[in-house]
Amino acid sequence: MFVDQVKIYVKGGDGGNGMVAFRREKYVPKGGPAGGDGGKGGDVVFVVDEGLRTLMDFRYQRHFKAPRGEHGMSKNQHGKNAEDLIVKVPPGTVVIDDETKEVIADLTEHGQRFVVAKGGRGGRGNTRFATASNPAPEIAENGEPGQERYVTLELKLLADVGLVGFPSVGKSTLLSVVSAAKPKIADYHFTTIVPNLGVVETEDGRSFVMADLPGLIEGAHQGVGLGHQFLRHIERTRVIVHVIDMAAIEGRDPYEDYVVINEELKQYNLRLTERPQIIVANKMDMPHAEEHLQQFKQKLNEDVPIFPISAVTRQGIRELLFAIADLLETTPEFPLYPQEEEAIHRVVYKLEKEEAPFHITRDDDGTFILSGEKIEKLFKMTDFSREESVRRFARQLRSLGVDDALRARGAKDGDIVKLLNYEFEFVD
Ligand SMILES: Nc1nc2c(ncn2[C@@H]2O[C@H](COP(=O)(O)OP(=O)(O)OP(=O)(O)O)[C@@H](O)[C@H]2O)c(=O)[nH]1
Ligand SMILES: [Mg+2]
Repeated sequence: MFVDQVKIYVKGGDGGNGMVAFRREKYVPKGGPAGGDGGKGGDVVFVVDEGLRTLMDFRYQRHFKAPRGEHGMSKNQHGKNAEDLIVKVPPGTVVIDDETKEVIADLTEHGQRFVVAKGGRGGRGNTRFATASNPAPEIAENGEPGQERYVTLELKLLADVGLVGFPSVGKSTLLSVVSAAKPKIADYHFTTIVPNLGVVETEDGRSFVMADLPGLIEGAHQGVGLGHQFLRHIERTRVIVHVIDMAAIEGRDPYEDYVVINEELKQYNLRLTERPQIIVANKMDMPHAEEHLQQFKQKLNEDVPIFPISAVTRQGIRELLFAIADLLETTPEFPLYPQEEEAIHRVVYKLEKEEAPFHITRDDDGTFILSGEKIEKLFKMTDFSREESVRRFARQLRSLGVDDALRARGAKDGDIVKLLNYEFEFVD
């Protein structure tokens, strides 16, 4: 089975906890603080490996958790940072944040790296909390939780050339005679249900990758038929080969076919129309094909090269392949979607800058529910077994404005406030 889209869960390692410890040396009866910081949690990192061709491996493993940092130790020893978790992906993998649906990475080059989930920083040990007024603090932070998220990986085939057209016009037949690929061929619609790739070599030694796509029909861009889920595969091709059944075996008008398919491509993504096209007039071995071709040429008032061929008798194939190779040489790579690149910046910006401080909602029984990334993180980094840590947490909430906000929502002394799985009593 051809896997080209998969949803996975990634989590960076949590930071190690900071330590509360004091120096115990001979002749120093009450030593100063000596609790070390925790180590950083590992990142989950995608690395492009050109040896991979599919997302098949992700069928079996869908959870990726990087290890946590080591806890801080006494004598001011810093816990060890955890190793990153390296996950190999094939070239052409697009990473989409499952929540925002934004493209966060477009991985094409061998060796390219992308941190998909950051590990948390280590919690600070008590040494770091010492001040003139509190030289021996009994306070340490827990490690910062690692970032976690669901992402969808999409593999867009890295083909140079895409074959498009109505069903049964002969796309798979063409691919099968110009490459070693063995796509299924039959005289019913949608014989091809997943894209096939083939490496084509011209007689003068040039080569390129050609993708045979499932047939498109009118309305494909709106999700009618099989076509649209595969349209995204041609977003990366540099040249589009538009295959037309010139024998008009099914009674359609070849020129109408041409117009309808182009309209589909345009509706799906305007930028597809920037790709140069080559028209393949197929099935020229059939009766009336020549006649249809002449009519087609008369109606066509664009400057698009037409190659009459027969995929079955192989007539015209050689010239077609030369023309495709020539066109590839003069066609630059298309910069991938400027709007998506912009989205990448937006998301990165969001991750770094924008942590909603908190939200307050109410349960049916009147309990106040506190939530929000920032406040939950502070909570997880608090060591509730130490009174000083708890007091610090209370101060942090106050400075974030949580107390005021609760009061404004009508909270009174003794009301229950919930955060994650814990309940607190509101004290005014
Ligand atoms: N006479 C003739 N028949 C052809 C030619 N090319 C393809 N065919 C026939 O047309 C039918 C459809 O061919 P396919 O290659 O499966 O068509 P397709 O465009 O891949 O179709 P879908 O995968 O359904 O979109 C088959 O019966 C082929 O044998 C040709 O040049 N001449
Ligand atoms: Mg086919």
